[in-house]
Amino acid sequence: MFQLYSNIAARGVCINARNLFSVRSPHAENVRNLGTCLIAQARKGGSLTKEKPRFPNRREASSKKTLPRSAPRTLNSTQAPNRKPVQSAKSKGQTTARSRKPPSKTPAQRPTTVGYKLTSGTKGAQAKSDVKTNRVVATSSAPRNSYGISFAKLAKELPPVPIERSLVETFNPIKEVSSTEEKLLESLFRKPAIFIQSAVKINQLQNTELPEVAFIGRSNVGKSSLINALVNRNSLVKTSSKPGHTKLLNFFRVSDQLVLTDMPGYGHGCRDDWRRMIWNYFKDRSLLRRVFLLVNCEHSLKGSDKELIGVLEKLAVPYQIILTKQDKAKQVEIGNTKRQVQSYLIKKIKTRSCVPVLLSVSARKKKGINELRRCVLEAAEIQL
Ligand SMILES: Nc1nc2c(ncn2[C@@H]2O[C@H](COP(=O)(O)OP(=O)(O)OP(=O)(O)O)[C@@H](O)[C@H]2O)c(=O)[nH]1
Ligand SMILES: [Mg+2]
Repeated sequence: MFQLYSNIAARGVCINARNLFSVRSPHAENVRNLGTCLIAQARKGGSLTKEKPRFPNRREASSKKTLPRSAPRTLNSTQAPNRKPVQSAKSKGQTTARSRKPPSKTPAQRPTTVGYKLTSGTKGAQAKSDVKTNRVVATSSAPRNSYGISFAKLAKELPPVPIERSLVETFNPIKEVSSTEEKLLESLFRKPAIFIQSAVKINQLQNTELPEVAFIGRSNVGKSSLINALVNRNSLVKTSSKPGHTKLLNFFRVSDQLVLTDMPGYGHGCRDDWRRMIWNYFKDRSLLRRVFLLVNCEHSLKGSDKELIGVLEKLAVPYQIILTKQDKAKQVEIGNTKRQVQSYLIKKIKTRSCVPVLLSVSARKKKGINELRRCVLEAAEIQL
């Protein structure tokens, strides 16, 4: 009977140990040692708890290339996490193994073996292209926030671009759209708007030779809905109540005169490769005339919006802030957000690149759309 139990135990341990081997976790080396020890114990038929498994000591561990600490070192400089070197426990005055543990991260942030593989071997977003439709379909295999590249970090890669424009001192009042202007604007934007392409990389972009304006903002702020409202269509651009729906750069041609770019959102759930794609587009796209930075009326400027403003200022890309979803906010709330945004831009960052007209719009109720159309045409230098 004892023999039977020990055989069953040995098999169970073998299977579990084999499963453990297949896990390519950062602690695979330790797990492998533990597994080998358990199998040996089980095969002998002895107690599984008698002999302690031997873990490599710190010196051995650091000399082994399979251990996690050496893994980030294999990344190239642009993908490196830019983490601070790990402080030794001694210098911190802590000696226990537990104290050396890095702070716990959310599952999305935790580096996985997939994360290592992708970041060390693949650049840019993961995507496959559909030849027939010219659409690029994003795949979800890339890790989220693999190493937390922020716009601020990307901005450090580049020396500041000299900006000749003078400091913005005050924001301009919004001019009413006259009825004749309204008709002209509506007729121009009613002409067929068509999807041109989706892209991940700047070198995949077609040279349309048309002026381009881009729409960016945090996930779910209403970028895609606003493009639909501008071109008077309901489903030219796909929208969703789930944040992170737009994953690629999507280009739409309007009345053969200009191109609108729908961009992926940043903020919560934004992936590093998206940030790099956004950054590269702003840095290298010469057809880009203005970036419309969308901010939710109710939330005002968040940290990630401020980071992006820093990037646009540094790259000297003209941008204009648009407050969205005005139908959801009270007038007082909209007024407060406007004041906060204006004072941040004028006093705090002393903007030069910001176009000093602060619109609030509602894609759902079609409010402020003609004013925005006028700004788009002005940016593209198109006369009515
Ligand atoms: N109340 C209201 N809801 C809006 C408005 N604009 C968009 N929405 C809603 O907000 C949600 C997100 O809209 P999207 O246009 O997909 O937002 P997005 O910024 O493109 O989002 P991502 O592509 O995920 O970054 C959808 O459920 C829209 O219906 C608006 O003006 N008012
Ligand atoms: Mg979208």
